[in-house]
Amino acid sequence: MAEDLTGTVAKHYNELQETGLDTRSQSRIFYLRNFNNWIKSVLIGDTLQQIRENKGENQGISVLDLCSGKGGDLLKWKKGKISKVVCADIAGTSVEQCESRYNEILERNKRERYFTEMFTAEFITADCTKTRLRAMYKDPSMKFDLASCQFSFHYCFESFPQAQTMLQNACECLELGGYFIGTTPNSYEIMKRLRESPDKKCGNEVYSISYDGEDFNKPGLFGAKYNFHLEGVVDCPEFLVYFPLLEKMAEEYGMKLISRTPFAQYFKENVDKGENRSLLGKMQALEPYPADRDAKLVSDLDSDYAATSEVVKNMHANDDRPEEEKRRRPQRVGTLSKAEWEAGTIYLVFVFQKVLDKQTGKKWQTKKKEEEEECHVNLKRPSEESIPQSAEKLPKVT
Ligand SMILES: C[S@@+](CC[C@H](N)C(=O)[O-])C[C@H]1O[C@@H](n2cnc3c(N)ncnc32)[C@H](O)[C@@H]1O
Repeated sequence: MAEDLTGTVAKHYNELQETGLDTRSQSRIFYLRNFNNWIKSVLIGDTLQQIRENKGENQGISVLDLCSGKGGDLLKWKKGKISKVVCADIAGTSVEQCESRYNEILERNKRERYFTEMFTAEFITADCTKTRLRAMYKDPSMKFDLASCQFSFHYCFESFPQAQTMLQNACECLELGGYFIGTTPNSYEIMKRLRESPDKKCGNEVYSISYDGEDFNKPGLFGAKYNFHLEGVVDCPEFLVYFPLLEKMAEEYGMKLISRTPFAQYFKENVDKGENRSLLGKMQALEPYPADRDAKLVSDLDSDYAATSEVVKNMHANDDRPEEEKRRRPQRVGTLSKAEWEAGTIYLVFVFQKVLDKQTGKKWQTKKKEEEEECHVNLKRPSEESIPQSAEKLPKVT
């Protein structure tokens, strides 16, 4: 029988030290972590907006944060003005830290000048791949508008029953029209990189992946194990998620795949929407390059910034501002080092929507569709042409 790795994963995350706001000098992946956080912020913000459009502005929104860890997304839930969150994770220490963080946010919120209504929260320590969470909610009949599983879904592909339980947890309590979103490694990208290497290993100075499953040429649908190391954050066995299979399994819960987007593409598609670009700056999700005004462009010295350096050199060559102005305010760009970009682009974003309630057989219809249909009916009304155009022409009621 295959060894059970959930204990190893829980131990790893329980032992992971809390780090404060570190800088590039302390963490080689400072900007990558912020970049990943930006992707989550955009995904969560967009989905909450979509839910509001579907439900109506003033309706409460309930969220299930699966594998919530230490509560890295609590502030996103606050910003998204949700009304309730249930956080569940296998690592007890992380769940405790998540609850403390929630209480701190609650206290800080009370002291804020512009007090905003805070969401309520429930915290559950459980293996989401083996335990039915519904039985652990304070109200087992509760419904969610959104289930979110960030950087964690791949752990459930250890075995079929585990993937099934995780999907059941994500989907069974979703409202019709509700969403299941997440970020997870892109198994196609991982296999592509591994196949390009002679020793089934890939990586650079910030991440490494080595295949540890049984048949490299034909990895199993479940339990296709690889070891993933990301500088100071992750050092765990993980499992390839074969997406067509996930899509099929999700159908069993009435879910439809809306999108599956690699991080690089997601970034390109979203960076210029709404406030996303300014959010990049606020979250320090990209590294300013060159680092300071007097720094030399480093293309010859550091291959990690070679591509960016070329872009900046071209910008400088075409910069026709006065010399003094150029010196005072040199053009810079935001970038990620090549090593961080390679690590970040392993991941993808997925969005599923519940389009069918399996119990009642009811199908999801968007509001827009209903409005279109209403409009269609209106146009067809036979009395339409005879509706008077102004009050004077209204027929007298006798
Ligand atoms: C990379 S962290 C992501 C945490 C959080 N979602 C975030 O984005 O900040 C992965 C999390 O998955 C949790 N996890 C792994 N396997 C799990 C399982 N079987 N059940 C519940 N949580 C699990 C870990 O304990 C850890 O907190």
